[in-house]
Order: sequence, then C-alpha cells, then structure tokens
Amino acid sequence: MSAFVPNENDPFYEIMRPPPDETPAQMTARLKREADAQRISDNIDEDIKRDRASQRKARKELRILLLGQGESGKSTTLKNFRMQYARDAWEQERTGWRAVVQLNIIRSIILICEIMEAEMSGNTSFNTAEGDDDDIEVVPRHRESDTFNDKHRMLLIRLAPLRGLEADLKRRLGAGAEPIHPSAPMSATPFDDSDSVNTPVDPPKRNHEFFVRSWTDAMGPTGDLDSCTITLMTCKDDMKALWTDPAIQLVLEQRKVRLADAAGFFLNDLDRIATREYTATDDDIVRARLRTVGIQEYLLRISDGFSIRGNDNYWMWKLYDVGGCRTMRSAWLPFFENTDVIIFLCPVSCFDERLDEDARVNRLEDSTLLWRSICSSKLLTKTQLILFLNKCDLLKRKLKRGIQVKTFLPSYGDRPNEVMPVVKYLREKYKEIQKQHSPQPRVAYIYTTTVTDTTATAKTLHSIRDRVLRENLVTSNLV
Ligand SMILES: Nc1nc2c(ncn2[C@@H]2O[C@H](COP(=O)(O)OP(=O)(O)OP(=O)(O)O)[C@@H](O)[C@H]2O)c(=O)[nH]1
Ligand SMILES: [Mg+2]
Repeated sequence: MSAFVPNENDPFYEIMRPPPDETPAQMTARLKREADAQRISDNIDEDIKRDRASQRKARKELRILLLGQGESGKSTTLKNFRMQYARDAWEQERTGWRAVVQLNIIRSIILICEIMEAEMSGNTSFNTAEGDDDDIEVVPRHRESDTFNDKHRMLLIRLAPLRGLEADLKRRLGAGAEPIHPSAPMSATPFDDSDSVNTPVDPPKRNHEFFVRSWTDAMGPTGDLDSCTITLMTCKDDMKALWTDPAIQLVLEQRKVRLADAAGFFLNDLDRIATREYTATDDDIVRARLRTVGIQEYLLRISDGFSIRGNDNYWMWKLYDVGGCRTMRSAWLPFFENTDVIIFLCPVSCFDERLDEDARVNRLEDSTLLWRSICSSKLLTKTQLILFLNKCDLLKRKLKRGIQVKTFLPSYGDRPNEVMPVVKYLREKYKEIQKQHSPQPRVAYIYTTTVTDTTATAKTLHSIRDRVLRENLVTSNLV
C-alpha cells in the first residue's frame, strides 16, 4: 500500500493533516488507522465488484475481451463467433465486405507498383515486416534494364487510376483502412496496472479516439460502389498481368515480399471478384483485412443447451474487439474491469517478423510481453484465460521454406524445426508464464488455431462455449 500523503487541495486537508506535535507513537497509531480505513474501503470495492459480477451472471450476461497484438487474428475470431452465433447480422453485413475486399486487392496492386518503381529508381531498400532471415538464398539482383521493359511501364500507367480508388475506399471505410505508420517508441503494455488496482478505473471512454464502433458503422450504406467495381473490372486483365508476370515475381522473391501469405491477399481470385455480380463469401470475409480502431462491441445470444424453459437457456455474450497495435493498447484498461473471459491471440508464425508500428520489435517478443502482463494483471485475477496459438497454417508454410526458429528464438535450441515441436514449445512457454505470473492459481485453456479455417474454428468455439458456460452456470446457480 502506498504511504498516505496529505494534499493541500483536498477539502478534508485540515482534518487529515497530521498534528504538528505528533509523537512517534501517535504517528504509528494514525498510520494504522489509515491503513485499516483503506483496507475497509478496498473490501467494499471488492464487494461491489463481486455484486456486479453476480448480478450480471444472474441476468446471464458475460463479458468477453479479445486481446493480442495487431494482426494476431482478434477480429477474425470475432467474425467466426458471429458467423456461428449471430447469423442474421452476419448476412446483413455481407454486402459491406465487398468494399474491404476491393480495397485489399488495390492495396496489393499498389504495393507491387511501388516495388517496381523502387526497383526502377535503383532503390533496393524496401521495407517488409518479415525478418532478415539469412538462411534464405537471395537470387543475384538483375539491373532494372534487364528486369522491366515497356510492357511493365505501360502496366504502371494503366493501373494508376487505382490510387484514386484507394483514396475513395479509404474515405468510405474510415480509420481502419489507413495503414499504420511507424511512430516513436511505445511501451508494449501501456495499460500495465501494477499500481492501478488502487486507482479508480474510469468507465469506458467514448471520445473520438477510443470509441466503440462496429463494422456496420464503418461500412455504411453500399452507395456508390459501382464506380469502384467498374474501375476494377476495367483493370482486371492488367492486374492479372502484373501479378503473374515472371519478372515481377522474381523481384518480389528477391525482396522477400510474400504477398500470398500477407493479410487480405486476393490476387489469385481476380476473375471471381472483379465482376459486377461479386458477393463476398464467408471465406472472403474472414480473409479480408480491416484494422480495428478503438474498441468494438458485439452482442451474441448463446444457448447454453442446459436449461429447459424457453428463453431461460440464452446467455448474452458481450464481445469486445480491440485495436491491437501499441498506439491503441492504453484504451484496453477500462475494459479489464468486469471482464469474465479473455481470449488472447498469439500468432505463432510471427517469430521472424517485426511490428508495423515499431520495426525494431520482434512480434513474438511483443506478444510474450503482452501475455505476461495480462496474466499478472490484478484487475484480471478472476478472469478466465483462453489462449489461441494462432496462424498455424502460416507457421507450417514458413518452416517449409526453411526458416529456422532458433535463428530468431535462440532458446528454441536444437529442437526439430517442425510445426508440432514449435507449437508445443510455445504452449509450454506461455503456460509457464501464466503459472508464474497469475496473482492466484488458475487454469488457462490453450487452443492451437488457424482462425481463417472456419470449419475447424467452429469446433473450437463450440468447445469454448461449453467450457465458459459450464463454469459460469455453476457460479450463477450459486447467486
Ligand atoms: N493465414 C492466416 N491468416 C490469418 C489467421 N488469422 C488471421 N489471419 C488474417 O490476418 C489478418 C489480420 O487479422 P485480424 O483478425 O484483422 O487481426 P486483428 O488482431 O484484429 O488486428 P487489429 O485489428 O489490427 O488489432 C486478416 O487478413 C486475417 O484474415 C490465420 O490463422 N491464418
Ligand atoms: Mg481487429
């Protein structure tokens, strides 16, 4: 407990101020009185919290927070939840996702164009977030005159209108459509609450930066989509020619730009998507990338399958999806209070990648710091922890390319460079962190996931639903 320091601006200053002629014995007695008062106040706060939690459970309401670094798969997990348990809302939003898929395509094409321009101007340093893995053989660089010809220059000119389209779509889709720009160094855990358990937590802020907003708001009415679709249809053959061009593929390979593994990759689906009739499929929606800005709240009505009477067997799950990049993490803290379950996503394929917002930070290290801080948070002592070791498909592809885990994670040592041992190693590591840092003993449920695989994820979500409900049914029956 921190020492009591009288504050002159406090209206009770005169009452609380220690008497000027206080003896050591009087001071000890006074400090004890103050410590007792603080303890009583803390206990009252604890009781209020417990009461609130019990009332929520009596109303069959649960609060679930999705946490993890940017691009770890939080929103994709949320999409899987909604696909399973909020099908009507999911269907209503389907048309809105078309614009996101279109923007993802345009982004990929513009990235290729920028790389071509860099190559043409002799600029060899084009940043990608992927690590500088020395094990990959780098093909000797051709000179630009060998690599690109008039056909390539014509493609660049003909695809120029896509930049205007990108600006239109970004305006429509809001801040989530803006890429992250590297910024000043930031802490991995700006919400760290080692002291905040004694500090009152403000209710969720709803100002312009940390607002709650849903995809439906971001996508708005479908409106003037046709001009985008028409431009995309007009550019389709040029986009295909660009993506399939051997010289361009070679340059991408040399610069280690692996577009096919990147978020929001749709260039192999241009024939299907760049058409007037295109409607986003479930699979497209889970693969589409739109950054989360602030905190988004979603309601799910989940049947527990245990109660007998009509409406009695439904629980309201409030799911909160947060923006995971470091600049947004300070907005998480107000949501820690009264959270029943945290689903934490660690992208296991990221061991050789760096953060978009701070290229000096290894992604896996950042994720581990975050997990440790979540486990040790006193505000989350009673919160049920679920860990997703996510992006296993990308891990598999990466290891197959020969990238060595131990190069980036020396503690991995000489274990086999294969998916199962890597996942097992990380599972043990994260389990150990949880055990060591949780203020009270608890169990964390760990799942190995690829949340873009909706069939496998549906099974994981059913298992989570049953586990979470079973634990909370017990508590709610005790109310
Ligand atoms: N291949 C593959 N892609 C994934 C997986 N999980 C998520 N993705 C993709 O990764 C991208 C980022 O996922 P999101 O769910 O938007 O990430 P997020 O954690 O919500 O990111 P922020 O909103 O920036 O905090 C999306 O394009 C997803 O489709 C996975 O397991 N495998
Ligand atoms: Mg998100």
